[in-house]
Amino acid sequence: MARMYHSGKFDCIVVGAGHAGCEAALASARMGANTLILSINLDSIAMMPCNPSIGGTGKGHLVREIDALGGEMGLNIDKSLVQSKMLNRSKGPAVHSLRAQADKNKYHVEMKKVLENTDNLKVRQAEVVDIDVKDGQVKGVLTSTGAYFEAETVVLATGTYLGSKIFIGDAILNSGPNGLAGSYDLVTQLKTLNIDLRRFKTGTPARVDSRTLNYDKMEVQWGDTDYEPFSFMNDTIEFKELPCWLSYTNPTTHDIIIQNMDKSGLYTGTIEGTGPRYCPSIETKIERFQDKNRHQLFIEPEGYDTNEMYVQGMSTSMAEDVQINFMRTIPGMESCEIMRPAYAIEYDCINPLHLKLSLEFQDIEGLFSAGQFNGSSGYEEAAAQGLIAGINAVLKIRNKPPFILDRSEAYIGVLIDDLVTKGTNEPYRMMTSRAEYRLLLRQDNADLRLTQKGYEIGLVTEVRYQKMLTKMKLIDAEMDRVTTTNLFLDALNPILDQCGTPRVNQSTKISEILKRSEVSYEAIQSIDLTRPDNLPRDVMKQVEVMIKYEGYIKKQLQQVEKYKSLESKKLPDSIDYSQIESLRIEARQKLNEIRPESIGQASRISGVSPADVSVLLVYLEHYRRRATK
Ligand SMILES: Cc1cc2nc3c(=O)[nH]c(=O)nc-3n(C[C@H](O)[C@H](O)[C@H](O)COP(=O)(O)OP(=O)(O)OC[C@H]3O[C@@H](n4cnc5c(N)ncnc54)[C@H](O)[C@@H]3O)c2cc1C
Ligand SMILES: NC(=O)c1ccc[n+]([C@@H]2O[C@H](COP(=O)([O-])OP(=O)(O)OC[C@H]3O[C@@H](n4cnc5c(N)ncnc54)[C@H](O)[C@@H]3O)[C@@H](O)[C@H]2O)c1
Repeated sequence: MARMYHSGKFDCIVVGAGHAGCEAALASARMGANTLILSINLDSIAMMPCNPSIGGTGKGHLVREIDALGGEMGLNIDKSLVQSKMLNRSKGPAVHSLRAQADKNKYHVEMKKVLENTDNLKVRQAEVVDIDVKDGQVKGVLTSTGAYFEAETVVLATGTYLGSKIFIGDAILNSGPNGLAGSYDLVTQLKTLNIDLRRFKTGTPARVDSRTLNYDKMEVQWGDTDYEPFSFMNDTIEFKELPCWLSYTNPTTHDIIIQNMDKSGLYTGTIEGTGPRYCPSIETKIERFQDKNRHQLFIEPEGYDTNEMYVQGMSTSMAEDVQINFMRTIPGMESCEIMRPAYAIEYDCINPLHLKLSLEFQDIEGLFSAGQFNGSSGYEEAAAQGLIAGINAVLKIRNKPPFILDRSEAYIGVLIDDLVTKGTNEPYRMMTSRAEYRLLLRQDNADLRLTQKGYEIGLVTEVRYQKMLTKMKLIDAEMDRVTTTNLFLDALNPILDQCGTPRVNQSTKISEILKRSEVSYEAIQSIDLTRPDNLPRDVMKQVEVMIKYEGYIKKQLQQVEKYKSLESKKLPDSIDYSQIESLRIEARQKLNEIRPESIGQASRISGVSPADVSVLLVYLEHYRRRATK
């Protein structure tokens, strides 16, 4: 044990500089709190240990929301992308999701630069080995080199490093991701604080040398040409696009994998942790989908300055020689050389049921947590929680109410409510299907939904806020124009013919015409003579969606009203549910464990029935009457 020395006092200390830690520390420092971020290795700040990409289905929504609230992920990927694509364009606007391929190293370098140049933020390399808690209140952290830092609040964001073990066939290594040091001493200390830890696992594919691939045998995949930036602050972005490549596994690949199942950590029972259902390893895919004779693989560049290529879809914990053998059965990869082998990683994380919606621990005041440590999976999920934990750590110090987004306001709200209310038995991944009000929570309107809120808590800059207000004004003016302006019959009908939609027999409002699914804003441009010059693309997009989906949007807004009425019925923290005898025993136990903050949250707990909710409503009414007497 190193000799301890006192090394300063901070309002907020963030442990870990992954995607969660970076957002937490930036939010805290930008809100004016004296902040310290500690990480085992500063060369791995905002490292992407798996996919070289940000966004994707559901995840793109999170990035846009983080950006709208004044977070960094969107700005950072806009500085470091090599390709961009809006996924699901052929489907409705609720599920359009932006996804960008990243230059991994640039992403890390740019984020490190931002951290180093943020006022009120100190960046320091250190492994935290203990969290000092006295009388249920966090007091500080201790590092392996003996530095003791006093703190008002601490955010834990240790990702996949805590108690981490790596599996490559029968090779089992005590290591963090990517050959980096793991964090082991902290596990023991967290257990002494009665923090409920569990084992989860995830995996990553091999990286292969681009010079050893034959791209003539693969399909090239380019991104969008009319790409959209992730950040609402950027109207355009410049970058040199790099291609991705598509290839497929085949029956020979599958045979090799099946013959060597006994050399996969996953199937030999050496891996105990639970893996992410929605990102299965190749051996799991082959076992689970036996009727499929091929699986798609995207070969993606890891950046401009490297030959490393990421083989998306090939995550595995098979032995290294087996990995080489089955990869060489893939068209275009016959001579491939591995630069980094695939591996599975097992790590400790918490049961998020013991957190409040603010991401503060229920039983330890001032201790917050975010990211993979909370049982989620994914860079974007981590960043979203980091942002909220950082904000709430500062609000806590200032004795202000926590910043909580509900399920009708943001995917971030859905993510945190799911983790904290329902818990998770596997690494949790965001998907659009998890959001009830997804037509309202689109990735394109995240700024309109959230920037005002970010401004009110002091995170959004004046420039960002004014940009959003200008956009809002333009949208209002354009809505006004299209609902009051006619398109003339003679000019209109030829356009309707071209769009393959029935003619009209009188001049018709622009909004009426835009309601038709076949007609786009672009299609009527030549006859829309009062359209303002240089009307921004995102303004047209908002107006078009609001008009085309007006009926559905109205319906979802009505559902939200109902939802909000249950959310607004707050449950006092002091209730001892074990004393409410009309609740079923399971409900009493669950309510005491999760301590929901509203009737709405209580109703989403598994094991709390509609009858239990009625009991709670009656109880709440009595409680209120007693309190007002
Ligand atoms: C092999 C692998 C495959 C994955 N696959 C994917 C994928 O395909 N796509 C995806 O989106 N996600 C994937 N993930 C998960 C993804 O990496 C995480 O979800 C994301 O990085 C989590 O961010 P985080 O900030 O919570 O933690 P991390 O990015 O893991 O960062 C944790 C930080 O905490 C620091 N730290 C840990 N312990 C201590 C300590 N005691 N003291 C000081 N600092 C400490 C570390 O140094 C690090 O900076 C994968 C992860 C791994 C390792
Ligand atoms: N590997 C793991 O163990 C692990 C662990 C944690 C999280 N994850 C998650 O898994 C996700 C990866 O899952 P995914 O397979 O759905 O991929 P994705 O989210 O990166 O991509 C989604 C879809 O985009 C398309 N796509 C992917 N790459 C493309 C490319 N280069 N060009 C064109 N289209 C492309 C594909 O249709 C793909 O299914 C990550 O976003 C991550 O959050 C994986």
